Amino acid sequence: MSTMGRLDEAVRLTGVSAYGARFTDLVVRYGEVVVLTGPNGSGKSTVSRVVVGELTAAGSVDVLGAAPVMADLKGRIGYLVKDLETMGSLTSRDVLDICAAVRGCTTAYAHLLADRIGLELDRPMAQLCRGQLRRLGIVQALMHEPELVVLDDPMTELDDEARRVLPVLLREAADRGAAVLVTALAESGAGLSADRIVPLRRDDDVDSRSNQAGAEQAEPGRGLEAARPRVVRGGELRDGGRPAAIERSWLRSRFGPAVRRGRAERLESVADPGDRPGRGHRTGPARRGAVVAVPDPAGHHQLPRLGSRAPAGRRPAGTSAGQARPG
Ligand SMILES: Nc1ncnc2c1ncn2[C@@H]1O[C@H](COP(=O)(O)OP(=O)(O)OP(=O)(O)O)[C@@H](O)[C@H]1O
Repeated sequence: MSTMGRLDEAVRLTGVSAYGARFTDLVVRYGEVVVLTGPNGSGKSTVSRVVVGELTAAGSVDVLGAAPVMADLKGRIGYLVKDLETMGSLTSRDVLDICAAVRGCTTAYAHLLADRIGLELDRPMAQLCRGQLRRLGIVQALMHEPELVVLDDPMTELDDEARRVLPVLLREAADRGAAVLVTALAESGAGLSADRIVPLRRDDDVDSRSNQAGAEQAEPGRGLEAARPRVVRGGELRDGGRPAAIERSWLRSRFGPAVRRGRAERLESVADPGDRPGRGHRTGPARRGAVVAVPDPAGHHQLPRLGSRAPAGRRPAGTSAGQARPG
């Protein structure tokens, strides 16, 4: 059962258990950076997945005033999964275009973040090293200035320079009013300038019968990361599926129920290079099945703004999600 948390709390987990273990209760307030630390296998990813609604668990879970799986929280949460799947032919720029279109924001802040953290924008994902993929995951999680940022193990695979930049970006998100939850092994967590560090404990003696309803994958299309997509590696389809179907599946898995048939089809339009003057990248017949966001003739994305925003007063005046920031 879910009980409503206090107004200053973005996340409240109480008595949450999954996989036969009960985890430390957790509160994350707006405007703070909380780092959840613990050794391998302590449950950092499990707790992150519960928070974003990817995993249902026994216990009380309040996220942004709702049970995450039941609410369409897309657009209100920015989430970095630990193992980011790649879409071989898409570049980081393509992915950020898609994210911007689906979330109804511009890419201006995303590109600024990319520059600051050192993300290569124009390489196919299949060619990105793991540190670059991690950067892409971080940028897509922050670019729409969500109310809640959940980054699962972002420090792993980052080099020293990116490790210096990341805490600054997280602090900026919190100063803007976001609640920020980051998981890390204890040693890397120390570098994240947390307001609070919460050591994660798990009690493995939980009666497994009480967990039968918990620790299930969220129903496809309902949670943020509900449906695990089939994976494209190196530009090849691992299971031989059709590219468009796989990419639609990927879109749905990333953006949840908001990406319905009509919207996904618009995203899957194959643009002629002549349609997109001034863009340094393109998709076309040579990249069959690639997913692009298609702007209208005025250059505005047609997709509706999705998700609600942080309550008024949590953002500094003059800023809103998706607005470009001064350099
Ligand atoms: N799909 C699953 N099925 C059953 N048990 C699982 C599953 N996923 C995780 N677990 C259990 O939950 C425990 C916590 O895993 P989790 O990945 O959340 O830990 P972690 O702290 O993120 O680890 P790491 O630091 O290695 O990433 C695992 O040891 C495992 O026992």
